[in-house]
Amino acid sequence: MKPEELSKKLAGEKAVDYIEQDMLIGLGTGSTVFWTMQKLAERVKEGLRIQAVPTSTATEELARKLGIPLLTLEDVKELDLVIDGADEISAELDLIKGGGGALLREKLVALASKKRIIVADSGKLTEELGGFPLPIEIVRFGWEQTFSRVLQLGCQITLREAENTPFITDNGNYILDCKFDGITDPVGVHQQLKLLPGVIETGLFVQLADVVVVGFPDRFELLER
Ligand SMILES: O=C[C@H](O)[C@H](O)[C@H](O)COP(=O)(O)O
Repeated sequence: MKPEELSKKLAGEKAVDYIEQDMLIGLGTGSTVFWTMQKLAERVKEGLRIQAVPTSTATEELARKLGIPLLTLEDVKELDLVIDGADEISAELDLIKGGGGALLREKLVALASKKRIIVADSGKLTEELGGFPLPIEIVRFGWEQTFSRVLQLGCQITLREAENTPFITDNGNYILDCKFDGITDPVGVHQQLKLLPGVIETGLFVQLADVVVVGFPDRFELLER
């Protein structure tokens, strides 16, 4: 296994230690949470009782395959914890998420959770957010108008594509990947974007991580807020 994958595996698996009997949990999306789910499925087979809200259809499908019991966000008032990945993590533990296009459901699940645990390889740590283009979810109707409005905030934008056609999220929307010249004020950037008609949600997760499990090829470190 490559060092980056080993790091993801270590971080992803470690986070399962936070899950206790009868918890209601959120399951994030991506290649690091993949490892969380593998380990969690082992624990479920050994007798751990949990129910999980998936943050994407991809996670839902994997959970079904692995035999992890599912429920929907509409079925619960609150989740005990969520385990999710990230594309960038600042020193303040603010995040950029949405590399896999799941940011809207991920944010809704994060906000419904009492504790938020992020799993990531050490390559995701950064001094300042913005090296990774910020994903924002927009409505398809009139998307070029929204594109132009976002452009005026001073970023370079790419409409995300998959196999040469626009990528469509689980919610039926488009994603704009917005490259800013560093994001020093994540709250300000998030608020400016949210004011624009057509923008549904941004991949900026500010103060939404309680613990970050950082994986290295041979160890993990815990960062806490
Ligand atoms: O939309 C996708 C999510 O925000 C992922 O959690 C994020 O992209 C990190 O994924 P990975 O663990 O594959 O790097």
